[in-house]
Amino acid sequence: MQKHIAVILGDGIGPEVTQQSLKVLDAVAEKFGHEFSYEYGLMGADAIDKTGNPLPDETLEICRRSDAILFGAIGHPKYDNDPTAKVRPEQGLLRIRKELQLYANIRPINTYASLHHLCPLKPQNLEGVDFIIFRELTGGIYFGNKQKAEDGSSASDSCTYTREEIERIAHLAFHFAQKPERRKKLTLVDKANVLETSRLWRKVVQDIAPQYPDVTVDYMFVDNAAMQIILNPKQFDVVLTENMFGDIISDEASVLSGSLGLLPSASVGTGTVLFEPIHGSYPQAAGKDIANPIGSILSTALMLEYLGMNEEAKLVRKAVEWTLSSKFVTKDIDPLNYYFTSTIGDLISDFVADRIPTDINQLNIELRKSTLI
Ligand SMILES: NC(=O)c1ccc[n+]([C@@H]2O[C@H](COP(=O)([O-])OP(=O)(O)OC[C@H]3O[C@@H](n4cnc5c(N)ncnc54)[C@H](O)[C@@H]3O)[C@@H](O)[C@H]2O)c1
Ligand SMILES: CC(C)[C@H](C(=O)O)[C@@H](O)C(=O)O
Ligand SMILES: [Mg+2]
Repeated sequence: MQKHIAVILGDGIGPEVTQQSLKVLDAVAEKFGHEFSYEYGLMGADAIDKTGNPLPDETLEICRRSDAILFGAIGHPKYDNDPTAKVRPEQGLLRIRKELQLYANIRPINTYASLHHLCPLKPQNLEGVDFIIFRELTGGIYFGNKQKAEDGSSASDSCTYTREEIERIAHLAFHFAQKPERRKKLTLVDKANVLETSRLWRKVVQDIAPQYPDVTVDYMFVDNAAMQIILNPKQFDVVLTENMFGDIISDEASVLSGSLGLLPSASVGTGTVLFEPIHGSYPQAAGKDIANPIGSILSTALMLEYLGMNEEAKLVRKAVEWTLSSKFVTKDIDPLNYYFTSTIGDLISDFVADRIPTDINQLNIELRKSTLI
């Protein structure tokens, strides 16, 4: 198969983690006889520095003519620490989501036996945790009217949802809950005891639920959900929620996996689909070759599935699991004995391309040791 991929490296650790995904894609191409071509687009602080615009039109054009989009991360401390900045890297990310109508961000939450010790929860509460968050991505408070008093004495962000915006992602989540491998349970996370928009979410979900009689629907207030994710994460199967709640509870849920650097996502809508790790640009690690590339690599596995390459995706996931269980891990997983980002990318792509020697002691890789955490 031939596929054309738009690549947006972005800022901070975005480029270094995405480079590992590209190595993995090249290994997949080698092993399965595919051809991937890449076209690079600018976004975020990098794009502001080079063009003055956090999302140049050219990037959108590149994305629209691609089969899929692979994105790293955006964000830079010089904007984070300047609340008065008018142009910000995050505007690029929000605009690409809106322009490409990427209305659902799908974030799977898995745990790995070899990483249970990283989570403050007891291992028995982590075994079998497997849920998926459907986060609405183009509406809500992120995109509502924003105002600031001229004298700086007050500000407001408004939260709006239309029935249609809720329906389209709710149908996606219900369909997903019906899949044979799912447990046919959908939990709507909202704040319907306070917010009018949340009451609309409940009403819409109640209205369409009868179309999915095999799916049990459960409603949970977001404050309780934040607690239940830690208390009893196994209860969740498919979680449906609005934009900001989904952003927050998915970072929280990454604690169950062991690191924010492990979590992938797919942003889907009406056109080209975008694949992105859920983490940000982690500026403290930029250029140090220490960030975990697995969130990006597992996003690439989701992309392969979306492109109809299921066997390929399965092999990438197997390679990831092999590195984790063999203790080939980055600093976030083991601060004392760790490997570089680029080494993990090499190992995962070598595994995919059958280049790992039977005796792993023959691997010529550098283990970093640190006495400092
Ligand atoms: N999708 C995106 O591009 C995206 C997402 C979140 C934040 N951001 C931006 O990123 C910048 C930094 O934000 P932040 O510090 O709140 O969030 P962040 O996700 O960049 O980092 C938070 C913490 O998570 C850990 N972490 C994140 N990614 C990791 C990885 N790959 N490997 C190992 N550890 C990892 C680190 O401990 C880090 O300090 C900001 O400018 C923010 O706006 C962008
Ligand atoms: C950077 C920011 C705009 C973004 C969001 O809040 O959606 C990020 O946190 C994410 O999860 O992709
Ligand atoms: Mg986020």
